Amino acid sequence: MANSDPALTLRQVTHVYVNDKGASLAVEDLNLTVQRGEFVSLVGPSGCGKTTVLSMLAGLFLPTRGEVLLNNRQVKQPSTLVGYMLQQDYLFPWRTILDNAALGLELTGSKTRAAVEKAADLLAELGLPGSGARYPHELSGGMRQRVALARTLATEPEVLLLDEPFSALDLHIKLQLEDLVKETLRRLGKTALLVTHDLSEAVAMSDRVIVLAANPGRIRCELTIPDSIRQASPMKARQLPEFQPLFDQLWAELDAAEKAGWEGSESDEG
Ligand SMILES: Nc1ncnc2c1ncn2[C@@H]1O[C@H](COP(=O)(O)OP(=O)(O)OP(=O)(O)O)[C@@H](O)[C@H]1O
Repeated sequence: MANSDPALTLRQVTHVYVNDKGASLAVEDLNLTVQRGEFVSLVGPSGCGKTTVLSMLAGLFLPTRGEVLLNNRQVKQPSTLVGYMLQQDYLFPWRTILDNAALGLELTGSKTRAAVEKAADLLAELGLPGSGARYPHELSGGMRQRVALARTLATEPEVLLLDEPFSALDLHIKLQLEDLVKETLRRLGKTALLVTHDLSEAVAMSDRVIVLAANPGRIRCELTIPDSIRQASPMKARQLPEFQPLFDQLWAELDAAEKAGWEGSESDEG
């Protein structure tokens, strides 16, 4: 049955970047399945291929070898089924908040009156009621990221690719936004893949955390988050007794992944 298909699949994915300086093996033999409605985080040392993975899932380029699948179909180009949220909000300063939130609708040719009303409803649901006529410079960083989230959700993607969307925010705002994003994506039944350097964010938000190692990028291990943490808001999850041991385990894996990466790069040089 089509509905039981995984949302995302990486099957023996290898990617080599080729440019005028030569070829560089970014990721090798990655296998990953993300079920519909699942929230999965990718963590790993710098250069382990997190952005490369998101870019292939977004259809920006094809893997050199292997398959990248969305709903069991090969990803060959960007699709409205996939939404992207980045560290920077990329709001246009000359457009109102509502026009920014409706930008994706405009670009995909689906800016109907009903769709724009839905974008306004989304802004209200995300804590920005009545702000549609304001401009980005009138909003705080956290509010601007809420607009970016509304813009991403307005086109009704099935899958959200979240590339460090909270990393530029102050801690307090970041925690509030983590709560909002986890609750909203769960309520809407979205599938999410989050790239983050913040291990506590990965544990607090995810159903599973995948640890990558570098040189070349590969999957080192995966951590399944227990129900008690999954069902709590990220802020409350951090206070549960089972949180710290998971954080410590992830820290140790990342430490080992970094050391393994150094060994990989030394053997490349040798
Ligand atoms: N356009 C490119 N051309 C050549 N090599 C690239 C290119 N983009 C990335 N790489 C290389 O591919 C590897 C994976 O890079 P990628 O940006 O995916 O890692 P990352 O895990 O997202 O890193 P970071 O955490 O620092 O953002 C790195 O070795 C990087 O130098």
